[in-house]
Amino acid sequence: MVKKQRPVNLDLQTIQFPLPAIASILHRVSGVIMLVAVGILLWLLGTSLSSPEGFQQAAEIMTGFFAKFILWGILTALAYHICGGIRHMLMDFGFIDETLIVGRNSAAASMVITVILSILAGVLVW
Ligand code: HEM
Repeated sequence: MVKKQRPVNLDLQTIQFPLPAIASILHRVSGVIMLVAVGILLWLLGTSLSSPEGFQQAAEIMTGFFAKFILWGILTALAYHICGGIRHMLMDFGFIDETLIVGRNSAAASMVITVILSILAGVLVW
């Protein structure tokens, strides 16, 4: 028999993602940011190693606010990706349970640790 009062909610603005879902999306986004970051950082390394002038140029680039902001963003993405990655691996190896409550708490923990590391990255960069 077909249940008549099935929950129907197609208003996407009222659908709330659970915290583990947000953590998962952010993990993928941070991975893609890092993929782009590898290119930027290798270019910067190549420039700095090309010649004494190249080193000077790279050092100069890194004095600008925009460049520092990009570097801070890369470090924040790296921090989140590592926290989320370790969380995933702990789950995969069975060290932490894959229940809703543990998933929610570990997602929250990885986000809090990322915020702390992001602040430290800001202190390091500026
Ligand atoms: C430059 C370095 C890295 C890049 C470019 C990178 C990139 C990515 C990307 C794009 C994904 C998403 C794959 C998907 O969702 O289909 C991913 C997933 C993953 N990364 Fe990384 N990653 C890097 C470093 C790391 C490190 C250092 C760790 C260890 C903590 C790590 C752990 C993981 C894990 C466990 C997953 C799978 C998560 C899942 O099952 O959904 N990654 N990575």
